Amino acid sequence: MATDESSIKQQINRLTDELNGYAHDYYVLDDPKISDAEYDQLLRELRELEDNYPQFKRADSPTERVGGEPLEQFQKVRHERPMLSLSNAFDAGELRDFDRRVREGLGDSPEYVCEMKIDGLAVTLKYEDGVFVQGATRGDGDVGEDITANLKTIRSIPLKLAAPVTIEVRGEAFMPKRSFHDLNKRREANGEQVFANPRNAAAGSLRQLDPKIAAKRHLDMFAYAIAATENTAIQSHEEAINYVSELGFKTNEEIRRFDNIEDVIVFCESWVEKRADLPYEIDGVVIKVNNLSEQDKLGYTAKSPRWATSFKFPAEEVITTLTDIELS
Ligand SMILES: NC(=O)c1cnc(OC2CCCC2)nc1N
Repeated sequence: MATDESSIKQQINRLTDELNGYAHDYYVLDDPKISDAEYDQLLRELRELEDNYPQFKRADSPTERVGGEPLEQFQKVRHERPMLSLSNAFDAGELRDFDRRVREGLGDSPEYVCEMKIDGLAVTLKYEDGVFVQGATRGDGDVGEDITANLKTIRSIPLKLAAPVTIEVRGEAFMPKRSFHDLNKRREANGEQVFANPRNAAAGSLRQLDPKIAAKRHLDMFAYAIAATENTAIQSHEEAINYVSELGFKTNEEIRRFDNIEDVIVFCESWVEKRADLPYEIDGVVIKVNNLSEQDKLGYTAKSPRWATSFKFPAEEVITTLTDIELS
């Protein structure tokens, strides 16, 4: 390879790594290191080099995020590990019932981890040797739809991991409240129907066959579980979350460990009010047994793990006047 070609390849690699680093700071760590203008300038430089030397463009290039042509349809994807649903608890008593069943099953009192129940869409992300190869919706838990092109437009989903590992990560794709508000304002101005809530808006965005539309919806994603990994050193849910964070995924910071259900109840009830201050919608708190071997010991019902449940918040106060009922 002529020296100028090898220096072009080095320049493309350097710019790709530099831009991916800045994107990680901005979208995953929420800690931007350069201005949008500086980022856009570097992106223009990279795009120009890639246009002239396509053979050196990398699979994880930021220019690869907004894919090609719209799809005709979504392909089906069978999940090797089913995407389970969470059981629900609607009050403190039901959380105590869950804790009693867990303690009976373990013959011991476990450590719990509590995390936000993001109100979005469950997705699964497959990486081979560290490269994002496929993303899919939950579907019916066994078969979902391949929405890889749309998921690539979510900036907090890494196209290449910090280590060349083969792993499948589960998470919740969602639309932040700010993006939801701005989108509905735009739709209203265009005389289009507005979305009822951020969850519907996220679902509608990920169901778009044209990735360019999905890219404009400013979706985000929190990783919350590992479906498959070669890393046998992980022994707890907390360690799993730290591991995927180190690999480059965005994880939710409101995660707490408790050694008793009464403290879990206080934590869950504290979020009924506090959730209004979060920049994304949550519809509850997810409670998981932290230790993975204890999870295995408890196992699963037909559709849900016995080692997890969700404390669901009371539905937002919707004052339905009599006339509404008569009209409906
Ligand atoms: N919406 C969420 O934020 C969320 C959903 N699911 C899970 O865990 C799965 C893994 C085991 C069964 C449920 N965790 C979450 N945080």
